Amino acid sequence: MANRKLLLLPGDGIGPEAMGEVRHIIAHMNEAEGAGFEIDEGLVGGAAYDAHGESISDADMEKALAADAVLFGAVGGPKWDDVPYEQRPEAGLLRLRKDLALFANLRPAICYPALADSSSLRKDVVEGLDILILRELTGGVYFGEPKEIIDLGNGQKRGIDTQVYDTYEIERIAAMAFELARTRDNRVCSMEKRNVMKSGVLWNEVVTATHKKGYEDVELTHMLADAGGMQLVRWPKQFDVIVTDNLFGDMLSDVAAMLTGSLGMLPSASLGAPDETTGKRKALYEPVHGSAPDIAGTGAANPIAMIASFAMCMRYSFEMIAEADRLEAAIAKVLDDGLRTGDIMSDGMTKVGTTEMGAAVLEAYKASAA
Ligand SMILES: NC(=O)C1=CN([C@@H]2O[C@H](COP(=O)(O)OP(=O)(O)OC[C@H]3O[C@@H](n4cnc5c(N)ncnc54)[C@H](O)[C@@H]3O)[C@@H](O)[C@H]2O)C=CC1
Ligand SMILES: CC(C)CC(=O)C(=O)O
Ligand SMILES: [Mg+2]
Repeated sequence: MANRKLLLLPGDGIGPEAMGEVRHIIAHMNEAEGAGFEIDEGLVGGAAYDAHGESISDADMEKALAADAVLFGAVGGPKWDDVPYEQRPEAGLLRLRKDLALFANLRPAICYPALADSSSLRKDVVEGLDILILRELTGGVYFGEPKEIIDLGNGQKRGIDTQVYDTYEIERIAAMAFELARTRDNRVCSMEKRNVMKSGVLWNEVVTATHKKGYEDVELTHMLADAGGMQLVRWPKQFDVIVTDNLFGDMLSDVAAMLTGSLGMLPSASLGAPDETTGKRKALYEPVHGSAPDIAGTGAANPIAMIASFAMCMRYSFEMIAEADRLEAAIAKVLDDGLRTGDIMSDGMTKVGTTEMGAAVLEAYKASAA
């Protein structure tokens, strides 16, 4: 079986706890199914800062560049509130995204039938929900220059971030949105704020122009991003694929997370462009949630977002479609069986911690072997 090079970057807070459950699944797949995952490990975020004084070392960046895929936990926490801004834990994740050129962040929001009651929204609003938020990940205000705080010398300071997009950045994310839509319900809604932002005007123009270059079979609509947030909560099932920029995508996907019951449920895949010779994409898979310092160390974290991120990894990086389907079905099965971590707990269900949830998913995965 081909070696599949995976780099694990567990990070901080609940990151290592959730990653622990994926490790068990990988070990089982290697032993019982000959999956051939070759695991390497690295440090990122606060853990890397504590070890090397930087949020990711050059050596670990090299490992990430050499891997077929990176599995990332979460970074950050109050312990590192006072470290220099350039070395804050989140900078390690931003460097990974930029240096691996992971321009496309796929954030599916699927409401498992068993969780339709866990959302803060009415059951009929979320039941059967299956939408995909495609977030541009290497441009926009997270990376634009200048990005600084300047002293105005009159007792005032000025904080500056720059929202900037070039045509090619919008074209490639729009093309990916249309291609992904073709594998789903064939509809794309593009969100920006062209009413107040020049980058929004360009975004709208380029998405429209890209649509005309061979994607006219896909339905395209446009929505202002603030109205999009409102519509996501009002009637999310109107959407299929939402394509949007880095900042709006970050916010809208956290909103979408709550439609599914909890941030602890949402996986993501971050993909680069296909390599010109091998066709392979650089890729990093991570839960949408952060390091959850409020529950870190208590064993209460929901590992499903991390496990589902590994399922996306098998699907997009290794073409292990059957295994990805089985792992996602195993998640649905344990939820159907009534197992719940605290974040998705409801009346009459069985409350479990991180390790019990992870073990139950693994058992359900094993039981589904042909
Ligand atoms: N990709 C990453 O590594 C991200 C890191 N962060 C960082 O994480 C730290 C905490 O940020 P927050 O704004 O609190 O966001 P967060 O996502 O860590 O937590 C928000 C809320 O959701 C809950 N939650 C999140 N994931 C959960 C899970 N798997 N199971 C159960 N409950 C879960 C938390 O307990 C908390 O109440 C900050 O330092 C932030 O910068 C935030 C978002 C993404
Ligand atoms: C750099 C991250 C902490 C930003 C974020 O919230 C995310 O990507 O979800
Ligand atoms: Mg976020």
